[in-house]
Amino acid sequence: MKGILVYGINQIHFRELDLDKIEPYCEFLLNNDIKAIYVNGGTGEGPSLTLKERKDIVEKWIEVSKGRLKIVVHIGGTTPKESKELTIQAAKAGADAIATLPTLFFKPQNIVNMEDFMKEAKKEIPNLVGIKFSSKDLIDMIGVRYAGKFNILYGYDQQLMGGLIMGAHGSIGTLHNFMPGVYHRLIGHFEKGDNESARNEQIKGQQLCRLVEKYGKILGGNLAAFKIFMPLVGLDLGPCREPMRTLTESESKEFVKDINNLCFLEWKPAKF
Ligand SMILES: CC(=O)N[C@@H]([C@@H](O)[C@H](O)[C@H](O)CO)[C@@H](O)CC(=O)C(=O)O
Repeated sequence: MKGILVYGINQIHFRELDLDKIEPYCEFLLNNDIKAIYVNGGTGEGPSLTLKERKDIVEKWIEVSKGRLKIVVHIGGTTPKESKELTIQAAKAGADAIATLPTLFFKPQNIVNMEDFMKEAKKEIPNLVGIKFSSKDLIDMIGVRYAGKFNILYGYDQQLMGGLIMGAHGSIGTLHNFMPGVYHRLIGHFEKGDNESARNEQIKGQQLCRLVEKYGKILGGNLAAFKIFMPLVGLDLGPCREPMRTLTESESKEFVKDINNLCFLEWKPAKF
């Protein structure tokens, strides 16, 4: 898979699950040239949802995307039995792929790096096709690239350029939800060998992340901060799931100032 895959940020932010928000979200991604979505992702979405919510979300995405977006379903969690159930459901519902975090509590002690892991895992899982690589350790990542024919989606938006140079095929990230244009252009420039222009896009991701961290601290987590950018690009995905919260009126004013200082609204156009 090449290009951009969006880390779905809607679910955790529904105070109560609102499946009706998924259709406009899907159309929004398609309008912004996004080709795939990671549903119920690892760092917050999946683990915060009930089993039934996760299943309902998957079904809804498959129904509304009508084959126009690739759907990758995260099935990891704390209970292997539930992961199995989610895998079967994803397959039956027509998902394109599944992905999983390793077990969260009983961590394997003998895994040194992802290169070794992928080689070993491939022996056990013949249809293992790739990895979402969200570490800064690009030395390990290039090892994965040359360990086999694995598809690598790089998951550290702030240094996607580094990821691409070291062998990632595409990108998975949260920022792609509200600055797809920046990342489309970054990849486009990179593919043409124009590193200077690619860097000029990359710095925007880095600057944006500094704001995410600022508001993440205030709102109870980066996932809550990601949410507040969506109305700025024309898609309001509703209030956050507790204990995270959304902006107060005075915080909103400060946020608007920060956004204007960053020229975020000028970064919006999607097409390269
Ligand atoms: C740790 C984390 O949340 N990483 C994000 C990034 O997109 C991240 O939000 C971004 O680099 C800003 O820090 C994605 O890689 C998440 C993701 O795909 C996942 O956890 O499944």
